[in-house]
Amino acid sequence: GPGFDLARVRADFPILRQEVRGRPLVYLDSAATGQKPQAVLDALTRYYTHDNANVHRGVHILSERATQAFEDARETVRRFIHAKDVREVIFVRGTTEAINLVAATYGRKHVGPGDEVLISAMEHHSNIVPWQMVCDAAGAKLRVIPVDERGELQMDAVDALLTERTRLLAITHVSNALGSVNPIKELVAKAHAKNIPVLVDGAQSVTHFPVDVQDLGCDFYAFSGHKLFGPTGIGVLYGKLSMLESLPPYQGGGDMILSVTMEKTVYNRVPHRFEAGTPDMAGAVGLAAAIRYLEAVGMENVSQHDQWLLAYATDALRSVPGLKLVGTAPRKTGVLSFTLEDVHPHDVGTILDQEGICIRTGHHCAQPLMQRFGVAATARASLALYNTREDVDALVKGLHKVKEVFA
Ligand SMILES: Cc1ncc(COP(=O)(O)O)c(CN[C@@H](CS)C(=O)O)c1O
Repeated sequence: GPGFDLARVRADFPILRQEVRGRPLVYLDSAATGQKPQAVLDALTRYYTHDNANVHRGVHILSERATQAFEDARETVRRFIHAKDVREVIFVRGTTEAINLVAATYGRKHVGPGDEVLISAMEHHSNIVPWQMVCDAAGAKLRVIPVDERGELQMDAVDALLTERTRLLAITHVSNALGSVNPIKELVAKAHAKNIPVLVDGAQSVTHFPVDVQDLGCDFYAFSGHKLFGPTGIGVLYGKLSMLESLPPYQGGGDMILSVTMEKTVYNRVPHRFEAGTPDMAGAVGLAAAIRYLEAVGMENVSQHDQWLLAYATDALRSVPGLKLVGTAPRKTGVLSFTLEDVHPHDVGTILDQEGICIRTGHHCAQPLMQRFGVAATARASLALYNTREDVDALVKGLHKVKEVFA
């Protein structure tokens, strides 16, 4: 079973009540962005109708309330990922900015000519391109851990790829295209044995199972609020305090300073050193509301639901003649990429859309991975805590409709 009252949880997400194209909405694209529970919407309204002001600067009551709400949100994030110190939580726009922040600070400081940055073949473009930019600028080399036919990391290749020139291992926790889950603790142990720090892209993991950054031991962990059923425009970079303290600022401006003269600026302490300008107060408040919502449901229960529905969906998709799953590695989250005979994935998506079913088709910002599997694109259904078996049944019915139209 799903581990919680699925009907009640589903009722918490207003957007799901609508009909599209004359049919009930079947939203199977949560890996792209999650929908929002009423509690998040209420938190945003309450903030803007009651507490909004600019933070850290005003001496008035509203600024005190806004600052309190913003810093309380930081503590909520700390608790959610089990960081040791609240200063290890930096608010950014999302996973992409979190990774670019590390590339622009750690990367610029530590990656030099002849050095190497190690990533994997299953990375999202936002964990490939920033490192290419760092390596191009520094005359360093990007190295790639290969992925096998099932979509699993080739762990036996890792040791040789962690060389004395490797300055960082940047790796996804869960593949957004395949659903594969990487053994982060094991990878961190291998990298740390050679004093190589590790950045983990957590965009597709924090939404599905409990994440404990102290247990994982990684140096950085990045995720987006909008995939965590929170607002767009807010995300988190977790960094070990000692690591963050060692880094130069990312962007210059207000709040990231202690004092400025035309001759010299004294930078602020962590985390504010990395938060230049007016932050996304409402986004942080909305993200905290999303986290509190998930804590109330229970991430273990969310994980149980994901695995319950994933098993059902995997069997259901396998029952569709001509459907081929791309990536068959064991997984814990409901990400299912597939092809359907020789029907172009975009055509699959278009017919499903006419049935009110929302999936993603394309390369999923993982073109090197699609290349590795010899496909230009796939169709991807991704599940979240509000999805039901009926959603999966509608998907299967839609796929039979695709076969009628195209096969
Ligand atoms: C593993 C992984 N890493 C980074 C990102 C980027 O997240 P942003 O919030 O866009 O910054 C994503 C977002 N993947 C979406 C949009 S391409 C998907 O449909 O799969 C991701 O899945």
